[in-house]
Amino acid sequence: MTDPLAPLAASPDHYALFLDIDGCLIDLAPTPDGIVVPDGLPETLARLSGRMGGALALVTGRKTEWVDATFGRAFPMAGLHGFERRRADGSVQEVPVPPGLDLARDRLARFAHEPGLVLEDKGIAVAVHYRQAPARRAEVEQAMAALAAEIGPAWELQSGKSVVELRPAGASKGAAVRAFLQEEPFRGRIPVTIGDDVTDETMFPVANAMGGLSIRIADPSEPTEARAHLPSPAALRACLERIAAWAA
Ligand SMILES: O=P(O)(O)OC[C@H]1O[C@H](O[C@H]2O[C@H](CO)[C@@H](O)[C@H](O)[C@H]2O)[C@H](O)[C@@H](O)[C@@H]1O
Ligand SMILES: [Mg+2]
Repeated sequence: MTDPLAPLAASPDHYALFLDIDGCLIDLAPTPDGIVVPDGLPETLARLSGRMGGALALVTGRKTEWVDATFGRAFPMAGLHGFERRRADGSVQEVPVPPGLDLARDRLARFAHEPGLVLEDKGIAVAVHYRQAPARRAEVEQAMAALAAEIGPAWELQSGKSVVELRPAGASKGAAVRAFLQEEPFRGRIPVTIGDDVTDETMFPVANAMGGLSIRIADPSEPTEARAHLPSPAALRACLERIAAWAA
């Protein structure tokens, strides 16, 4: 298999790396809390970040606190699909939360009691997962669409892998990557964006437009703006470990 990260491995000082988490760095699990962080992954990312002058950020649908606790480190990151952003210097981009969250929580707490559904409360976003009840997909999509219509245009739906989420409107992973690229230590570097899902599709054109690398962890037959593929999170981790090890 050709290594799509070979250019980064050859010149880590020239690149900025933006990594999705679920389904990309980490294998998918039946529930949001069921994931397993492979031994050594946070250390590999830290070594790689060091080799890249700190120009490595996590860009995820998860909330920042969850990522910090799960990885045991505070990487630069964009959480909640770009809504939260912590810069490399540790400062946080504050964004006002629109009204309506209590209403959404109240409605979904009752709805997600249905067997097989999992409610994930992310503080300023709420998600309903149906991975364990795939037959309920249409029901979940309808309930979330009705809630989005009720709560108003300051909120929007984000679909993902066996999940529908209600989150504040206006943010995207692509916008978060563009914002990082205005700042040290990302500024002036060539972006590398890696993800596995629809929400990551907003990052890929940013990299493509700047002569960077866009990589989707997926079957290559799936439609995507990404220009390269890797078959699995394990394959990505192996590439990252190789690059990080060269720094040792
Ligand atoms: O942007 P990401 O880092 O990929 O996060 C996307 C969502 O990931 C999580 O849900 C997904 O992974 C779960 C654990 O493997 C899986 O059970 C679920 O079906 C997936 O949709 C997370 O729970 C969400 O909050 C993220 O938005
Ligand atoms: Mg993902």
